[in-house]
Amino acid sequence: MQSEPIISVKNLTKKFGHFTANDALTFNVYPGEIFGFLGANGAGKTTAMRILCGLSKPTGGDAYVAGYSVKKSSEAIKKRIGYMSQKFSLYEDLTVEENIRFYGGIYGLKRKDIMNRMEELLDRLGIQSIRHQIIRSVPTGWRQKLAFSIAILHKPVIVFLDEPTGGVDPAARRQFWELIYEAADNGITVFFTTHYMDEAEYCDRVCIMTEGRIVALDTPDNLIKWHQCNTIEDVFIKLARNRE
Ligand SMILES: Nc1ncnc2c1ncn2[C@@H]1O[C@H](COP(=O)(O)OP(=O)(O)OP(=O)(O)O)[C@@H](O)[C@H]1O
Repeated sequence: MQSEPIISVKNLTKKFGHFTANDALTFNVYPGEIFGFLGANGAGKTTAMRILCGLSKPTGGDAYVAGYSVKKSSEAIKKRIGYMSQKFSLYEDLTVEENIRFYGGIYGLKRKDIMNRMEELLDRLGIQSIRHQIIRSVPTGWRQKLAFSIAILHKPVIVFLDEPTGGVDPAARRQFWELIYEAADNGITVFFTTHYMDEAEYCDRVCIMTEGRIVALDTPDNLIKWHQCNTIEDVFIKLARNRE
């Protein structure tokens, strides 16, 4: 039997004036899943993710994240999730260590827990030697891994990643995916948006959006099989053509 969803989205709609950015989205995400949200620029991915993070309210429908309604309990949601934006959300003028301590404080962790988790994080990423370096001088690939590790410092049940792999080279992206798998193995649900079609194939399930609507949602293998394609990129192109 399938477990209870950790994210349950029902007819979620977001309008900006007369423009519909999210049109009656309905889907579930299950605990420990790596769930990819795929779509071209402007498809409505960030808009939906911001609502699921409790940062914006829907204009219709509702969604439950870790059991809490995005309409009624956004503060409870914020405490239970991690979030990493395209810009990695780190303070450029602070050192690696200062960023970890700062976010630990924001998450409400006790000083002792922050110190323990910081040492654990620096060891795991192998970056003890750059702990006093300011972020601006840290290479992008390291910054990205650090930002992700900080986003899960408080052990959230879900981590939301908004195009986290933009602007980094393929080797760094591969290392980053190892961190994502490790988090999922530890029971953290991973919800992320991407433009990179090859990354979609690393997900447990992929949701493809076009113009604010869900046009496909399944495992990468099933999507490829049912659409008689060789890759997710081919599926995406086929679905986009069908709408023209
Ligand atoms: N605050 C806003 N006011 C008006 N329109 C908005 C607002 N935020 C987003 N939009 C519009 O909603 C649509 C969806 O935007 P969104 O950022 O969710 O797309 P996306 O799929 O995340 O694209 P990208 O990959 O470029 O980030 C776009 O046409 C955008 O211009």
